[in-house]
Amino acid sequence: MAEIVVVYFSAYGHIAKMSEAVAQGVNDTEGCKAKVVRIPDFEDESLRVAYQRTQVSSTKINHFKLTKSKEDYERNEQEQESIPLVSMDDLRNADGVIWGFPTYLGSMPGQVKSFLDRAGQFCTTGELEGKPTALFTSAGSIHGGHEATLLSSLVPLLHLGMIFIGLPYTENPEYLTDKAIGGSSYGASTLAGPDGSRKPTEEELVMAARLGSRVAKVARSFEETGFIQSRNISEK
Ligand SMILES: Cc1cc2nc3c(=O)[nH]c(=O)nc-3n(C[C@H](O)[C@H](O)[C@H](O)COP(=O)(O)O)c2cc1C
Repeated sequence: MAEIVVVYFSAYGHIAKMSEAVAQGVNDTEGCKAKVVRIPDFEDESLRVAYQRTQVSSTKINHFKLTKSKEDYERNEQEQESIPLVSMDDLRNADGVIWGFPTYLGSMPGQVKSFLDRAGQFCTTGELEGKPTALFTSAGSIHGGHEATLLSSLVPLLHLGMIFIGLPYTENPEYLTDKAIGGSSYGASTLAGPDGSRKPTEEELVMAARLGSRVAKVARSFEETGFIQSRNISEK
């Protein structure tokens, strides 16, 4: 049985919803099961973006239509309480890892970078090397940096020696469209909308599920062929 860990961070629930679809895609793949875990927000509330944004002047909030409130954030936190927090062992024991997080300033949120920096210990042990990996994101705007976030987030995963899995055209006709939806060759994505009120669409969720299934199939075939064990660093 190949276990795929879906690690996500979500302040307002869009990525949490996409995680469910990714996990479904994994679980629908024979011989594979998903474990969904989340990266917590910073413990220090003064570092939490959701609390700072309420202090921005109302003129600017209107201009950018960033109307998600501290209450929205706290409600979302409560809804995710049943999802366990990620541990280093989750990564260590996984046969594949799929990462989901919102786009912040065209790249990954600090919460995720901070976790990945701590996972940097695996660069020296090689424990994540050869594991298939993939990414999904959410952005406020169609032009807000979906692809930039996915592409730049690939860099630390390559440092960890993981094998990156994309979302190919032939399996995903949905993103060959003039509609404003997420999805690209680099991974799944959704639009939260400028005010965060848009929900992931059926097409976006289907692509997220296919991403889960694709990573699961690769992990299972690696497991069957003994690929990971055969390149175990201690045996070199
Ligand atoms: C600090 C911060 C920076 C953001 N930067 C961007 C951005 O560069 N581009 C964009 O389209 N949306 C941006 N957004 C909107 C988020 O992408 C949006 O809130 C997120 O996709 C919602 O996902 P979630 O519900 O899982 O938290 C930003 C939001 C925050 C809080």
